[in-house]
Amino acid sequence: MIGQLNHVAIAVPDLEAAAADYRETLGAKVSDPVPQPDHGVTVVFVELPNTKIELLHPLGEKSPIQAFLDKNPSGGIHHVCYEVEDILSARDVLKGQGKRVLGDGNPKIGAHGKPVLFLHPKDFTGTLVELEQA
Ligand SMILES: C[C@@H](C(=O)O)C(=O)SCCNC(=O)CCNC(=O)[C@H](O)C(C)(C)COP(=O)(O)OP(=O)(O)OC[C@H]1O[C@@H](n2cnc3c(N)ncnc32)[C@H](O)[C@@H]1OP(=O)(O)O
Ligand SMILES: [Co+2]
Repeated sequence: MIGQLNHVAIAVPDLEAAAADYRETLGAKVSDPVPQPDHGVTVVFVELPNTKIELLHPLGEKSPIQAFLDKNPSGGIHHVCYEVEDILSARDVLKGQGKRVLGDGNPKIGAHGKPVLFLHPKDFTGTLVELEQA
């Protein structure tokens, strides 16, 4: 069902410092911060030759990453995102297998302009999984 790794997301307490680490220390191509109000995060995209890293910082009062950062104040790997050819059929197959789809179960438009869904970390060995329509 899953295809390429689209991105690994890292929740960070200081977006500018994390962006500087990737841009200056690690020498990667790094975007400016992009607010994603529908997702409650501000994102910096790090482009690697074979995948992307998303640096995430809470945006707004009810950010879905706030509790994670409270538990991991230095930051940490927050989710992995896999591409799927057909997100609605992937969702239905996973639901049929008892996996919890987060939110209202309907895809939202993600940071790359494509539909995305999230799957509960407790159903995937402690890892929050994002699916993105390829
Ligand atoms: C822009 C977009 C894109 O790329 O296109 C994005 O990525 S937006 C990225 C931000 N959006 C999202 O993350 C949306 C989906 N996420 C959510 O709905 C939420 O963050 C949940 C995953 C349900 C967690 O919510 P919350 O932290 O409030 O719940 P909670 O503290 O009760 O956590 C329940 C249990 O799950 C664990 N838990 C929470 N977040 C986790 C994570 N990221 N990875 C692994 N485990 C995690 C907690 O430690 C806890 O375990 P224990 O009970 O053992 O202590
Ligand atoms: Co993501």
